[in-house]
Amino acid sequence: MPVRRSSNEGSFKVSRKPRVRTGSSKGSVDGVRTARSRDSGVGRGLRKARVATEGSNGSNGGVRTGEGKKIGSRRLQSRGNGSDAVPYHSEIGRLSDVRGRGKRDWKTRSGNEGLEPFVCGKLGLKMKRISADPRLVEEGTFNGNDRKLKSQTKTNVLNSSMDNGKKLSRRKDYESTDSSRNKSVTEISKFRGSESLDKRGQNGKMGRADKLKHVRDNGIGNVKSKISDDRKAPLDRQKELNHRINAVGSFDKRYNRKDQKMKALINGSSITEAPPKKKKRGIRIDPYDTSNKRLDDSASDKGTKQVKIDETESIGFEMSKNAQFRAITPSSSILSFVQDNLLGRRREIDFKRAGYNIELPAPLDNIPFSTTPERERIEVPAFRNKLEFFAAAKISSSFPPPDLPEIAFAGRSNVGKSSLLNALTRQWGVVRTSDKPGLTQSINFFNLGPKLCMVDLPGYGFAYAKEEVKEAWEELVKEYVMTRVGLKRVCLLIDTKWGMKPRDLELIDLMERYETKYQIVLTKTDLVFPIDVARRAMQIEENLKAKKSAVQPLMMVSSKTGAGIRSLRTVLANVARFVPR
Ligand SMILES: Nc1nc2c(ncn2[C@@H]2O[C@H](COP(=O)(O)OP(=O)(O)OP(=O)(O)O)[C@@H](O)[C@H]2O)c(=O)[nH]1
Ligand SMILES: [Mg+2]
Repeated sequence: MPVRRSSNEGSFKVSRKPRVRTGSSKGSVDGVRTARSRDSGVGRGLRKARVATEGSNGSNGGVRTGEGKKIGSRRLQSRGNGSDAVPYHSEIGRLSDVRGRGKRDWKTRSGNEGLEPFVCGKLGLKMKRISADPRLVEEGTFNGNDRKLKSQTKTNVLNSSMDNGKKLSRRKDYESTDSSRNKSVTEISKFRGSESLDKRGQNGKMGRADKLKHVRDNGIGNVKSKISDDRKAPLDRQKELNHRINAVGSFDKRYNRKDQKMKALINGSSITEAPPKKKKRGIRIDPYDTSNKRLDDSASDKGTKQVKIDETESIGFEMSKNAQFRAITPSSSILSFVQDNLLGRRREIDFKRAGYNIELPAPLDNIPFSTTPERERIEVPAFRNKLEFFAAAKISSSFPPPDLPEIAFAGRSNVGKSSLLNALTRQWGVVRTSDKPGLTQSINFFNLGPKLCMVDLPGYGFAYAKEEVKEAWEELVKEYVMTRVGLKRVCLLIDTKWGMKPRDLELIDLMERYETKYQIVLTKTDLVFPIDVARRAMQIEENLKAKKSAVQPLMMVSSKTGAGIRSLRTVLANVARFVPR
């Protein structure tokens, strides 16, 4: 195989894509040789390598090529002491057949004095482009990569083999080059490890310059040990554990069971751990509540419970308000009323079965499957009239003249006063409502036809407003119910879920004193179970027994489902009818 070597004594530099391949041509002595096999060498992925040698001196500095062909025009720069420029294609062009493997290559160094200074000088800049394994370089292998030339090299190798009549030995050659390639790849990977360390050079680790120096002085094999030294943690495992335990010991808060275990492991002792305590969750059983009692409660259970109840009674156990409420046993007449009017929380299927169109707002207020317009659904003529706002008052002097009989809606904030007005008249949106307590902040007067006036009062109790403002509302309401001449009925709304509160009782006392007629209306019945609706009704009726101004019966409604709305309409229409003019 013809091999050419650099003839110039000086240095030379090859710019642009030398397409250098490494090889393992036998018989090559010094410098970089070309390969007969494309597999040999390293730096397969190398592209655009700039190869330059400096101070090539004869046998060492020469670059040998295989049967490389001229690849385009290449520029060759001469460097060094008076050396002549060597045409690229004549020297390096032949390198084009020398192919290596690997993405990165090592720079040539030892064994090629001519290449060393320049390559080392350019190492930082051209690391990706030039590669050569020092050992391979010593053997005369030059690395490079050019995929375009793969086939070319293949052909060259084949041709050369065929030419020499050594077809059968070709495989052998490949194998030998493979092994050398593998070796070189291992070496490179070692060096790559050090490359990555290079970036950490500033942190007291091996810098690039140091690394190169180290390679020069000790060879590649020692780089690994140097690197591993650098990578070593300052504390070994034992020291680290001790250190951690000491640190933990100094901070009681951080001294947890995990660290205790670790310490015991180190000391070889065993920990006597107390089993973690399980937090017991106590369930308070309401002895008077039979509503939610499970059917499968055993008889033996009953016995033990009975004993417990007796015990609590004997020590004078005071029942909570909730327990008292649950202890109420509603009468059968109230229960059947609640059941018949579909009051309380119901499933949609129940409404459907009862024949109501649940697609419509307040379906229980409808005539089942009626198609008549909204206001025509109302059977009570007084409530078919249009609801019209006509006055608002924040102080008593702003009250309009009491020309018409008035029905007022009072109660805590958010109890559903404004919603009930809309539901009664089936004119949704005329009175503004909100889920935020405290929307209605003045006394609002509405005309319902020529004969009746509806009054929406501000709420009392909790509301999103300043204390003084809320006090002002309360005073205004009290003044209204005490002094208003045309006031024929106050609907005192009570939330079915929460029942009567002290402020409700305060207002009741006031109306009792001023003989203002009032009627209790339980609202939002759709939010509680039917049995609780009945209980609440029983409880309130019991409280109102001695009240003279309270009008019976107690009403139960839901503005959402429309339950009880028709009944309330009928009652209130009678108020308007029997008002003496
Ligand atoms: N589920 C259910 N919600 C209701 C019912 N009545 C009213 N609400 C809701 O309760 C909230 C308060 O209703 P409002 O009519 O604004 O109450 P309010 O008493 O006028 O409140 P203030 O004007 O703040 O005093 C609104 O979100 C209503 O939708 C009801 O019967 N059932
Ligand atoms: Mg309101």
